[in-house]
Amino acid sequence: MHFYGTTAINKNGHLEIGGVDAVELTRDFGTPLYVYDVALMRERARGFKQAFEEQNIKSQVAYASKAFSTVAMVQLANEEGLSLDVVSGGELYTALAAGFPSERIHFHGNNKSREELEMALDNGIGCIVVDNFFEMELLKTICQKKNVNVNILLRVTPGIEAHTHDYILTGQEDSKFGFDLQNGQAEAALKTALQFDCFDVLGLHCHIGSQIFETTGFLLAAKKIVEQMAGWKNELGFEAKVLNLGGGFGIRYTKEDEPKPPSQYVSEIIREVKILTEQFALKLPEIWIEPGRSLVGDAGITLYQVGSSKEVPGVRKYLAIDGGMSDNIRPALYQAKYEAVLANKPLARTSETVSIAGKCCESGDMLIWDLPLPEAGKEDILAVFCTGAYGYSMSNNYNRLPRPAVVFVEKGKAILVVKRESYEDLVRLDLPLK
Ligand SMILES: Cc1ncc(COP(=O)(O)O)c(C=O)c1O
Ligand SMILES: N[C@@H](CCCC[NH3+])C(=O)O
Repeated sequence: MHFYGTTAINKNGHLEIGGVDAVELTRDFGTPLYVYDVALMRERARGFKQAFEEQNIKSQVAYASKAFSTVAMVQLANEEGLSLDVVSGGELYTALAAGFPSERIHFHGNNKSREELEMALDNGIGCIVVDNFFEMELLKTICQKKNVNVNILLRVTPGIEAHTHDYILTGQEDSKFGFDLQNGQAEAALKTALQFDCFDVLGLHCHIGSQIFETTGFLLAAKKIVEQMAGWKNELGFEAKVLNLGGGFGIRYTKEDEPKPPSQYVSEIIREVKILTEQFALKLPEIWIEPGRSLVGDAGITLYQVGSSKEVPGVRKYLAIDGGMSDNIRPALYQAKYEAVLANKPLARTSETVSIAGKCCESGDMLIWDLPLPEAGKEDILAVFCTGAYGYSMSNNYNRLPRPAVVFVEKGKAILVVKRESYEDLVRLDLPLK
């Protein structure tokens, strides 16, 4: 059994998170329930920031809010002095509604609409990460019409195949994101951007993928980009002030995963960028990163009520819980693996191997295959670890299941940060036939 952050076993023999009894949480807030360990999220944020501060490197650690965006989460990111990466009008709206300082917001996305770009400019956001020529033209036209300037980064694709699931790879040449670094596209984009007075080109951005354990991919990406930067300094007189190496730092979901501590990714990146910039006689740029999963992933636990079971003799036992792919689509989408215990008796001896089924009408709605558990029934609460990233944010209403509530726990207190959806919420936007 592996516990994350403040997770422990309390005097009742129950799982405890942030000093709060997990079983009591389910009584107070119902199930399924997303629970976040606030102390662990703060620790992760500080870990990334300190790694830069210790080496006196100008930096921004932008929380990739796609991992988990709610008003309270954005406020926590602000309290911890993070910047914020948003990828849509909705994430931007959430950030603004949370009072996040707009100058520390970075706007991403491969198909930002005119309305989204206007919203970003009207709110004076910190920078726009320009992804493609279509967007550059659109942004230029809007800036000229509004007579405003904007900071931009150019998103480049360095042609790197990081070692992760195909669906979460983004740095390879055949990708929908960014300007290709290797075939002259990025250079053409830079030349175009430099022609327009309304753009202040701060530098370059790349993101090679997600749930990556090795540092090699990040270092290789840095190398490819800095080499280009050296060429562009000589040819175009352009020197990047910012090098943003994206997010993607892996976390431990199961014992098969062996991530490095966040500070190690950062210190290796800093070391490499320093060596490379010295080698090419470039000024050391600010180094920005955009962690999502590694800031919130292991701080999240989902609590479910155990329900029905089915035995397929000689094959397996299915144990169903009251949620599934509607609150965590990752197993169905990426064959993602999770660990879990019974929150009301985490220390009980495991006596059988069961497969945890969701309640959606899909055979693929399986949360965990072959999980060793004590005998479990309808009194039991299943706690699935490490569900903080891309769980709530990718949740949906499939089968018209209401989305679960979200609570933050810290120092023995629980606060509700997202209410449970009701059946009324489900039909709120529906209109009758007549
Ligand atoms: C551009 C960009 N930045 C940051 C992230 C955050 O990635 P992760 O949650 O793996 O840190 C993503 C998602 O993969 C992304 O696409
Ligand atoms: N949603 C993905 C990661 C993709 C991140 C966005 N670029 C996951 O759950 O692992």
